[in-house]
Amino acid sequence: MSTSYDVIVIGGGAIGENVADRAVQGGLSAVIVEAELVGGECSYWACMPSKALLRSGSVLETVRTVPGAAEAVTGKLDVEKVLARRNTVTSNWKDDGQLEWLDSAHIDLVRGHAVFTGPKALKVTAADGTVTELAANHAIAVSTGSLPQLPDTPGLAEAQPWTSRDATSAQTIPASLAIIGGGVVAAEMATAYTSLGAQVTLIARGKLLGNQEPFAGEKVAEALTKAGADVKLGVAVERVETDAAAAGGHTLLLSDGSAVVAEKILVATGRVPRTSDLGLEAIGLPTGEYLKTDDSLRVLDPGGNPIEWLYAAGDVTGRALLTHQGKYQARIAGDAIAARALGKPVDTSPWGVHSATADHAAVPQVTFTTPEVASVGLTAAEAEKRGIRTRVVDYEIGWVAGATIHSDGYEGTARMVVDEDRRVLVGVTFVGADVGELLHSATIAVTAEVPIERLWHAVPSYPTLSEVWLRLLEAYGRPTA
Ligand SMILES: Cc1cc2nc3c(=O)[nH]c(=O)nc-3n(C[C@H](O)[C@H](O)[C@H](O)COP(=O)(O)OP(=O)(O)OC[C@H]3O[C@@H](n4cnc5c(N)ncnc54)[C@H](O)[C@@H]3O)c2cc1C
Ligand SMILES: NC(=O)c1ccc[n+]([C@@H]2O[C@H](COP(=O)([O-])OP(=O)(O)OC[C@H]3O[C@@H](n4cnc5c(N)ncnc54)[C@H](O)[C@@H]3O)[C@@H](O)[C@H]2O)c1
Repeated sequence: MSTSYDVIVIGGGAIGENVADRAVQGGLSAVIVEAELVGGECSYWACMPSKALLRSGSVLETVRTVPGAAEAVTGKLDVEKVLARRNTVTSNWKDDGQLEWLDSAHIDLVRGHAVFTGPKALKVTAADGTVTELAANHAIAVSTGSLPQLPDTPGLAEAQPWTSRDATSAQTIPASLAIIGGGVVAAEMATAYTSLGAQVTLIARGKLLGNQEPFAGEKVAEALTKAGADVKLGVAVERVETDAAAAGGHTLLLSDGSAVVAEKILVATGRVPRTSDLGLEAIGLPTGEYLKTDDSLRVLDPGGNPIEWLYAAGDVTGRALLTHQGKYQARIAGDAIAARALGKPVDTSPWGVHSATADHAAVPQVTFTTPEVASVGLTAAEAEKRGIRTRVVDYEIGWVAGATIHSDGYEGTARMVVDEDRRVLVGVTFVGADVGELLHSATIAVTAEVPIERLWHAVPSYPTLSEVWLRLLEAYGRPTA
C-alpha cells in the first residue's frame, strides 16, 4: 500500500527543500525523498566547501595590498586550518542540521532512491533495500540536480580523475593538479588550489570563463599566472597516460604537442542532468535529458505541453545551474503547486508571482576567483545576438575613490550594457576584488528595468566601490549636459 502526500519532492538539495517549504506554507502536506544527504551538492560538495577553500586565500590577497596590514601578515596560508574550516562549513558531511530544519518546516523525509512507477506514483528503495511506495494527491516535483560530465578522452577514465566532489572535499593538497575545463569550477578550483600550494595547470579548449564578458576571463587568467599557475587556453587534452611508477602520476598529452605531468587530474567540463535513473520512461519522458519546463516550472511533455501534476526545479531543468536561481524556481514551483491545488489564482504573466522570468533576463552569478567576477543579465555579445540595439560602457573600478581606500593598486573593470531603445540596463559585469557584494545593485537595476534617467537618483555612498555606478553613468553621458 502506498503512502500519500499532497506533494512529493524528489531530491533534498537546496532546491527540493524550497519547493517543499513553499508547498507546506501554501497549506499542503509534503515529503522529500533523498538518496544521499539532505542539503544536496551545494552544501557538501559544491558552493559551500568551494567558497570555504577560496576565502582564506582571498583574504590574504587583500591584506597583502593594504600597507600597514600587509606588514602584519607575513606567513603563508595554514593549509590544515583552511581544510578544517571547510570541514566545519560542510558540517563534516552530516545532515543533522538539515533534518532539524525539515522538522521545523513540517516536511517529512523518506531516505532512498526514487523512481517513477506511473503518473503521480513513485517507488523508493532505501540503502538497506526497504521499499516504500508513495503517491501524490496533487504534484511531484523533480529536483534531482546534475552530475559531472566526463569527456571520453582516451586514458582519462583509467587515470581516475577527480570531479568537483573530490576537489571540494579533499583532505590533502596534491603537489600538482591538472584541471581540464575553462568554466567556473575550473577557474575557482585553480584559484583555490594555487593558493593552497599545488602546482596547477589549467587546460581549456577555449577561453577562460567563455560565457562572461571577455575581460573577465582575461583578468582571471592573468592573476592565476601571476600566482604561479600555468594557464593553457585553446588547447585540448588528446590522451592521458598513467604510469604508476612515474613520479608525477599522470601525463596529459595536449593538442599543441606539449605534455603536462600532474599528480592529480580534475575534470571540470560541465554537468549532465540527473535523469537517467529516475524511471522517467514510466511516465513517457526521455531519460538522460534536462527536464524542459514552462515558466511556472511544470514539466513539458515531448509535444511541448505542460504536464499538470509534474514540476521540476534546479539544475535538472538546465535553466540556470546556480543555487540561488534554482531556489527562485523552487519558490515559484512550490507556490504554483499550492495555488493550483487549492484553486487559487495563478499569475504566469512575465514577472508574475508564478513565473520564473528572471531566468531569461537577469541571472546573477559571482565567480569567486581572484579577482572576483560578478555579472547579471546579458553580455554585450548576447544582447547583440538577441537583436537589442545596445551601447556598452566600461569603466576602470581602480579609478574610483573607494578603490583607492580598498587597497593599493586596485585593478578592476565594470561594464554596463544599455538597451538604447528602452534606455534600461540589460547586463552588468564587475571584475575586481570584493565586487561580489556590489552585484545585487546591478541585479535590481536589470530586473526592475530602472530607466537610466532614474539611475542618476540612486546616489552611491562616497568613498565606496559602488561609486563606479556614478562613473559608468557619467561615461554614458548625462542627458541634460
Ligand atoms: C564545485 C561547484 C561549485 C559551485 N558553486 C556555486 C556557487 O558558489 N553558487 C551557486 O549558486 N551555485 C554553485 N554551484 C552550482 C550549485 O551547486 C547547483 O546549482 C545546486 O547544487 C543545484 O541544486 P539542486 O537542488 O538542483 O541539485 P543538488 O544539490 O544536486 O540536489 C539534488 C539531490 O537529489 C538527490 N537525488 C538525485 N536523484 C535522486 C533520486 N532518484 N531519488 C532520491 N534522491 C535523488 C541527490 O542525492 C541530491 O541530494 C556550484 C557547483 C559546483 C559543482
Ligand atoms: N560561483 C558559482 O556561481 C559557481 C561555481 C562553480 C560552479 N557553478 C555552476 O556549476 C556549473 C558547472 O560548472 P563547470 O565549470 O563544470 O561548467 P561550465 O559549463 O561553466 O564550464 C565547462 C567548461 O568545460 C569545457 N568543456 C566542456 N566539454 C569539454 C570537453 N569534452 N573537453 C574539454 N573541455 C570541455 C567548456 O568549454 C567550459 O570551459 C556551471 O553551470 C556553474 O554555473 C557556479
